[in-house]
Amino acid sequence: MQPVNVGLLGLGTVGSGTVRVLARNHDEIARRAGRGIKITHAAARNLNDLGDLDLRGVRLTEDAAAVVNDPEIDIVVELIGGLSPARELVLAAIEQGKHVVTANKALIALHGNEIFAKAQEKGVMVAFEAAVAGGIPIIKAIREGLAGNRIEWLAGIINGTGNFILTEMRDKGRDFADVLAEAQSLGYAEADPTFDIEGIDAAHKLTILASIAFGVPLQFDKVYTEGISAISREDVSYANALGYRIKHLGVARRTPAGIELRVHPTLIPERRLIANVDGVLNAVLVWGDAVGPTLYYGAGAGSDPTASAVVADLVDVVRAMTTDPENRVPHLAFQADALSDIAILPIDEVETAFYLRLRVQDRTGVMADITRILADHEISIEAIRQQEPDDDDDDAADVIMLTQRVREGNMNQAIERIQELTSVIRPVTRIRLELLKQP
Ligand SMILES: NC(=O)C1=CN([C@@H]2O[C@H](COP(=O)(O)OP(=O)(O)OC[C@H]3O[C@@H](n4cnc5c(N)ncnc54)[C@H](O)[C@@H]3O)[C@@H](O)[C@H]2O)C=CC1
Ligand SMILES: N[C@@H](CC=O)C(=O)O
Ligand code: NA
Repeated sequence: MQPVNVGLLGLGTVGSGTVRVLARNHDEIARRAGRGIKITHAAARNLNDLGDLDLRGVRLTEDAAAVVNDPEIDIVVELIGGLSPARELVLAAIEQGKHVVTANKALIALHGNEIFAKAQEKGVMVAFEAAVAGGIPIIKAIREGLAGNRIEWLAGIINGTGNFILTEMRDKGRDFADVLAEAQSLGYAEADPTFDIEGIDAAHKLTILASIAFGVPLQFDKVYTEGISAISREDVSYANALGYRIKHLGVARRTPAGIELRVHPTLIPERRLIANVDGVLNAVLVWGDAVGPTLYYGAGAGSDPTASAVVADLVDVVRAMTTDPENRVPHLAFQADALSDIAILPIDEVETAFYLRLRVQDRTGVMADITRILADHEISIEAIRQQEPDDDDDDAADVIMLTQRVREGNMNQAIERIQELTSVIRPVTRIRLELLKQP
């Protein structure tokens, strides 16, 4: 049988990995797919800067649209990133009846509803395993492996760059900027690294995970998003002393009132497996009503690991290209006409436990004032500690508190009042805390 012709858009970190993995494992891949998979055309902006990448037999161009429009191409692999021209190129490929594989989570999170509707109309597949947690086959696991479950919640470390930065800062005391530069040179970071640092990339991925877990449309604008830029060394060390690790988590949870969708730094008990996922590794914990907790772990970014997911999608697409479109796995796991309109909860309505750090004047009565305010807002204290501040301020103390679960709106009101106390001399630091143990 003739090989399937692939047009590759982008020859950067993921594109070059895809070329290498397809070449290295060509025979095994063909035995799995039932046909060879051949990159016949590729587009990139940097054709003079492709190093030693072996592109013999590949027609190269700087014009991505020419690849999409070439009648020889059966599958378009979009590894350019960003929204434009990626969206236009993907829609043009679909319009021409070509299947698409992409690693572009921003594109899927923001334009996936439009893209999948068009793909369904044209009877083509759009595969996006590499878009979430790099090489971990998390899309396949949730969409197919857990299809018998009602998924109650999931929580994941889903940005490799951010986890790499937090790990290096904690273990080696390295500077934020220095570790970020290394993550960029290793090809982990997004073209705009604020996407990694400010939680936007994780929010893109959480949008996709929530959609396939709960059968809701993609709703990126409803994700509450906080990044890692405000995490301080003091908080990391106080959290460690209390038996917790600070990780940047994406959390999606069903509640009777609606769905929680949030990404933010989170204290997790250090005994949890996911608390010990370090470096560029990602992990996603998914709780299904039948299966209970399941954990998926592996490289969340990088050239070959991400290419592993791109190539797996290519194999899936090749296997299913000749099947009736109605019988394929739905893009968002649930049939397109069976998506639900459950509300996404505003962050004020979300309940979590909290870690609080307060810099206070070291005098009697201060603690009584603070605990009274917390009690007024129905906030129960789980643990409390007083620490000498690192900066040798003799008249001040750091008070660290862990609270029980409370509505975020109550916590906001309490913090506002606490900050009005003259004895509280710096803004209160608050980090959410998740035990990650119950449905
Ligand atoms: N780097 C990683 O570890 C991961 C990246 N991704 C996603 O994969 C996609 C690609 O990321 P990287 O490979 O890291 O990016 P990159 O910046 O290393 O490569 C982008 C490639 O696209 C080409 N390009 C840019 N604009 C173009 C245009 N208009 N026409 C033709 N070619 C164009 C560039 O010349 C380059 O070859 C992004 O959507 C990213 O979010 C997903 C998972 C992991
Ligand atoms: N920039 C992303 C790349 C993979 O999705 C990350 O660091 O996780
Ligand atoms: Na993946």
